[in-house]
Amino acid sequence: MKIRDARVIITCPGRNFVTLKIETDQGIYGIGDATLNGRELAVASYLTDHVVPNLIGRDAQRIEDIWQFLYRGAYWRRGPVTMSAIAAVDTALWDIKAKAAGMPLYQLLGGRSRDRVLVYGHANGADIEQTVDQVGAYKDMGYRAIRAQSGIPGVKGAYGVGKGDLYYEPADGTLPTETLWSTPAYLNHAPKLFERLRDVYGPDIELLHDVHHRLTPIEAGRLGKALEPYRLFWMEDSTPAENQEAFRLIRQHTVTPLAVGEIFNTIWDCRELIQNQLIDYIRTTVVHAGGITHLRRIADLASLYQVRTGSHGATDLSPVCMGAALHFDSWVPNFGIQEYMRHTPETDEVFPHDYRFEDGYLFAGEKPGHGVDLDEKLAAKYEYEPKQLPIARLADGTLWNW
Ligand SMILES: O=C(O)C(=O)C[C@H](O)[C@H](O)CO
Repeated sequence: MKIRDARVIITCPGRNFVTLKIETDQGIYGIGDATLNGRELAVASYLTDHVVPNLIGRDAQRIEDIWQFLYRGAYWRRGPVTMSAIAAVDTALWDIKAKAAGMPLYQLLGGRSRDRVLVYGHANGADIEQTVDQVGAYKDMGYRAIRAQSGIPGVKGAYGVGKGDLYYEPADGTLPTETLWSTPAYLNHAPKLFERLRDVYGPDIELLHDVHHRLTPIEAGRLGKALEPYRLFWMEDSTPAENQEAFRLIRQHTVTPLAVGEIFNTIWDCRELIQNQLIDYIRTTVVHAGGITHLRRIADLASLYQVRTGSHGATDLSPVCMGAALHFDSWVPNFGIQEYMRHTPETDEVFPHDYRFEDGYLFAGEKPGHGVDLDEKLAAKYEYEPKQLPIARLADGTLWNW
């Protein structure tokens, strides 16, 4: 089965998505997500200018060899642009292989390890009471696990504060919006949010929190310790993880479970964290970490150290990524949780899919492939809109981690 054509399709049904469509000479096609929020066109060009010409005429069934060709063969390895492009090819090829076999993708991976996939949703509020209400709204929708973020008094645009609707989207300006950050104000505020949430909702609901890389290791240790009475499912991205060794310091100070990895691209970004058991959940995704082929390697390494998966699933990952992720989650033995930020109805219409949400779980569908398609005619109606993620500065003007 030869690759006859491959094309990049960019669409913006409320937000930008980049999709690779690979067609074979046997009429079977596959699609893969290549969206990199705020840097979409870099991946589109990498694919169109450098990857696609190398795909034409290749055997679509040789997924591993094509992965190695794109990774090793390029000489320049790793990085979000390269790995998102490789992921798109890999996801599309797994889609094709599963369609050719007439099976849902999870079957090719080894079959189901579970019937349903536990997901967590996002409750964001301008202040603690609004977040409490939002958590209630998510509970009412059936969620069993909820990430909670709240605005901080005196800190304009603190991370995770949406515009009051279900479809939180941080990329909001053609140039980056400037937000303010204050670590002392945050460290005073965050434990109060979770104290209140446990008071209102009791001990059973799973609560998660995203620090979004804002703290130093010792500050993260302090926060983890302060949150211990409220039994979080995890504390995420508490410090930037370029320095993997930093997590050893956090671990020495807290038993709050740690999650990291949504911006990682390869196994090398998480190797030390996993092998030294410095984290509990690895957040690498299909789209940003080299596709199913590479994500599987990361999960297998993690399983040796009782680290579980908790893949990124924000709205900037398209339904194509979500569909593939759900097949992966249905199979992966060391599954932990899947993030699920809902897409808008416009997005869902452009990407028809067979996964569904019920009672706090997502269910991968039974269609051959990963179960997600792209309505190209509809996609063409939504033109690309340049948007970037915000930045954060301290009160004195210092650029901080966003
Ligand atoms: O989903 C999360 O945990 C995020 O942190 C979402 C990110 O801000 C978003 O994906 C950036 O593009």
